[in-house]
Amino acid sequence: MNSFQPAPSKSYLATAGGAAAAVLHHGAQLASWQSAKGTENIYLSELADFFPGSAVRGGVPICFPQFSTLGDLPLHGFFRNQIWTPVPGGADGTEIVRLQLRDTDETRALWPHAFQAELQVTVADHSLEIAFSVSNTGAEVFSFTAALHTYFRVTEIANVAIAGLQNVRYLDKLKENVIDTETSARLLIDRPLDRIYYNTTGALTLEEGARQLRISTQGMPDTVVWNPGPERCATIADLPDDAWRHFVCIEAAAIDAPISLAPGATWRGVQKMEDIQGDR
Ligand SMILES: O=P(O)(O)OC[C@H]1O[C@H](O)[C@H](O)[C@@H](O)[C@@H]1O
Repeated sequence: MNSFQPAPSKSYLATAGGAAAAVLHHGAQLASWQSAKGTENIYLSELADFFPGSAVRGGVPICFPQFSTLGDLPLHGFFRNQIWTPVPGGADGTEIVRLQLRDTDETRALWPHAFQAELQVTVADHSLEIAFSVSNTGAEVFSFTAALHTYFRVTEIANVAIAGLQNVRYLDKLKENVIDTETSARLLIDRPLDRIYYNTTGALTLEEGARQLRISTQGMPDTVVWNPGPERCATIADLPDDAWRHFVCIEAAAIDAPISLAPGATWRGVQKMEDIQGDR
C-alpha cells in the first residue's frame, strides 16, 4: 500500500434526526453509516488504498459484472475500481445520493458491453437502503453475477451472531465448495467463514449484544457471509492484523442464477439495513 494517500472524494448524507452516511466516488462505495442512535455500522479499513484503480478495503464494494472468481475478469469485476460520477442536482447533506457509471474505452477493453449503472443510497433516521441498478444500453444481451459486499462493523466478533439462515443451503468455500444446509438458528462467527447461502428470501438479523441490524434485500436472492479469521487476515495487506475481530461481511448477491439483461432492459438489486435495537 502506498503511504501517500489522495483525499478520497465523497458525497455525504444526513437526516434531521441525526443519521449520517458517506459514499466514496471511488467505486460508489458506501464508507460510513451511523443511524440516529449513533453507532457506526460500516467497517472501512484504516489501511484502505484509495489510489485510482485500486479496490478500497471495507465499506460496500460493488462486485460487478462478476462475483469473486466466477469468470475471467479480475476478482469481483471492475465496478469497484472505477470513479463514479455524482448525479447533478444532488446536494450534500440530503437524504439521497446518486452516482452513475457508464461504459468507457477502458471498461469495454475488459468487458465488451455498453451499460449505464446507478447506485442510489437513501438514508432515514434508522435505516439505509442501497439500490444498485444496471441498464443494458447496447445492442446485445449480456449476463452477470453481482454483489453488494457490505462490511458490517462490529465491536467484537466473538459476540456476534447472524439470525435467519437456518435451513438455507450454502456452498462452503473453505471446505472445497461442499454444499451443506445451515443448522444454526444463530450463526456464530467463531471460525473463518466464506459461504454463499442460496436463495435467502427472508430478512437476516446481525446481532451483537443489544445491537440489532435487520438486513433485507430485493433482486439479490443469495447472501455471502465472509470473515477471514486471524490467519488469512494477517496475509491481507490492506487490513490490520486484528481487523477480523471488527467486521463481518454480509453480502447481498445474485450468484447462483446469473442475470441476463436484454438490450434496453434494466436490472435492480437492493440491500436495506435497519437499526432495530430497542424496537422489540
Ligand atoms: O479481497 P477481495 O477481493 O476484496 O475479496 C474478499 C472476499 O470477498 C468475498 O466475500 C469472497 O467470498 C471471499 O472469498 C473473498 O476473500
